[in-house]
Formats: sequence, C-alpha cells, structure tokens
Amino acid sequence: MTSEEDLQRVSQVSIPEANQLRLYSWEFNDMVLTDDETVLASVRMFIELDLSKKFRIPHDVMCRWVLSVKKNYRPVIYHNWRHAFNVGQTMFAMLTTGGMNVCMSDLERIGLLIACLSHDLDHRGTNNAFQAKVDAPLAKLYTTSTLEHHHFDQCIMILQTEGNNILQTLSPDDYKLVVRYVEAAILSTDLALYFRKRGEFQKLVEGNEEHWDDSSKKELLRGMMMTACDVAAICKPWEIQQVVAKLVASEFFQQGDIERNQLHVEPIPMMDRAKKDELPKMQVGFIDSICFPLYKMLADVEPGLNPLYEGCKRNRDNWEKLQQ
Ligand SMILES: C=CCCOc1ncc(C(=C)O)cc1-c1nc2c(CC)[n+](C3CN(CC)C3)[nH]c2c(=O)[nH]1
Repeated sequence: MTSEEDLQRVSQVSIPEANQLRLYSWEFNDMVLTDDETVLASVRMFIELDLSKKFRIPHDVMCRWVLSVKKNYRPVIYHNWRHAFNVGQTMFAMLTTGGMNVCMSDLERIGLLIACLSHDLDHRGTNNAFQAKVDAPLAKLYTTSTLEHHHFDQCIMILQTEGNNILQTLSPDDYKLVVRYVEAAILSTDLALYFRKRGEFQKLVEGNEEHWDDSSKKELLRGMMMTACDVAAICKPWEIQQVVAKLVASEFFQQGDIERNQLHVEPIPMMDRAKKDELPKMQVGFIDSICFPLYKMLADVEPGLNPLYEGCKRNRDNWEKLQQ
C-alpha cells in the first residue's frame, strides 16, 4: 500500500486549481504532469465535484486512496495509471463541461469517478482472450469479463484497506448502492459488454425515451459513458492521439509477440507487429465500428458531449489520410 512518505509529500502540498491543471478541457494532456501532480489532480476532481465535502472525506484518506490506486497499476506500456487517470479526467469533463452532472446523483458521480480511476487496476498489458489462452488463474476465477472482474476486486480491496475508505461516512445502504454502481461501471469497460448493450441504448436514444429515472436505463447510460471515457484518447488532439496509438500498439504487439513466439498461435492483426503498416486502416475500422456510433449517441443524449464526436471525427480524417 501507500508509504507514509508518499502521503506526507502529497497531502502537505496545496492542490493546484482545476483550471491551472486544465481538468475541464476535452484536450487535457497528462504528459505535462508529474506523477505527484496526477495524484493531486485526482484529489482536485473530487473537490471540484463537491464530493469531498458532501461525503466528508478526510484529506489524508482522499490522498491515501488515490496513492493506493496509483500504486496498484503495473508499469505496463499502456494500461497503467496514466491511462486510468486520463479516463478519470474525461469522466470529470463529461460531468462538468459536458453537462452530465445534472442527470447524475452524488452517489452516481462518486461511483463513476471511483470506477474510472480503478477500472483497469492491476492490468497485465494483455487482454481477456490472452488470459484464457495461457490458462491464467484469473481465467479460472472469472470465465467472462475476466480482467474487469479482477479490476473491480482490486478496487474493493483498496477501499477496504485501513485508512483508504473514501466511502467510510456513507450509510450501509448508500455504500452498497455506490459499490453496485462501481461494479457495473467497471464491468461495462469490457468491450464485449459494450457490443451487447449498444443496441438497447441506441433504441432508447432514438426513441427519445430518455427518462433516465428508470434505474436500468440509467445503468445503461453510465456504462456507455464508461466506454466513451475508456477510449476517449481517440478524441484527443492529433499529436496526443498519435502518441497514445503508439503506446496501445506497442502493448498489443508485445502480446502478439508472446502469442506467436511462445504460444505458437497467430496473433490477431491488431496485435501483429508484422502488420503495423495497417495501423491507420485498423484505427479507421476501430473508430467506425466502436467509437463513432458511441460518441454520436452520447451527443444525441447531451449536446454538451459533441466535442468528443468532433474530436473522433478529426482523428478519423487524420488516420484516413495516412492510409496507404
Ligand atoms: C490498431 C492498433 C494499435 C493502436 O490502436 C489504438 N490506438 C489508440 C486507441 C485510442 C483509444 O486512442 C485505440 C486503439 C485501438 N483500440 C482497439 C480496441 C480496443 C482495445 N479494439 C478492440 C479489439 N478489437 C476486436 C478484435 C476491437 N480494436 C482497436 C484498435 O484497432 N485500435
């Protein structure tokens, strides 16, 4: 867990202002921040959303929780703390700049922020299919959404660790509700579930039956928001998108190398470094099949989210120009 030294260093300094950190921006770039600044920025998000005050989260518990979450991400090429932090910042921007705050309760908002920062905890840099291929213990524990169940387990383990429970002031009923929100939100980051749920969400959005008071419809909306945040790097300015795509590709190719050289199975094209020249084409395919439909539906639900769709469209044009 967190060393007291880390806690002293982080909890004693003043927390930078949200605007100074550019936390409200769709073009947020974590690469200009030090690791400590990402911890302070995460604390600032809870303060800005008024969650620290409403749930009376002691400052040292807030800092210790963020430090513990950060520490439980492995130093893999892409699915590391920085990815989780970026997903948390995008959710923060969705709720504030994007206007989604109005349709989310305090319990949903703290649940979504906890879920984003925790959604890939202890990721190994390999996907669910790989866990099954190598007969990983996790794959025996959870046969579906293998990694996502593990990320949720890790999230709960941290919350239950002495001095890390940022939900300690909640009533038992509210605590149970937030944990349910967090579990559904983290599981929804399995793209297999996104594909399964997308049609239902599309019907809701097209039918203008967007009465989000219905709890199962609301859970569907929160899940779509989670996927949108998870792949939001695809909406970032081109310079950022290119850096991220290289990190994602390197991690994918590392898995492909193990599959080819150690498991003697053919990797899928996305993970095959022999096909890296097809990356622009694959990115256009990824955008068309996964990202575009999602950002379009969300912009229909809340026009304030339109910048995500616009950013994704710009990057599709950029990747298309690079296609041979
Ligand atoms: C093209 C490969 C390397 C770069 O890839 C990327 N770089 C950046 C982002 C981003 C969000 O910025 C996203 C990607 C990226 N992500 C992809 C994902 C999600 C893990 N999938 C799933 C798996 N597939 C079903 C088999 C659908 N295909 C992807 C793809 O082609 N590109």
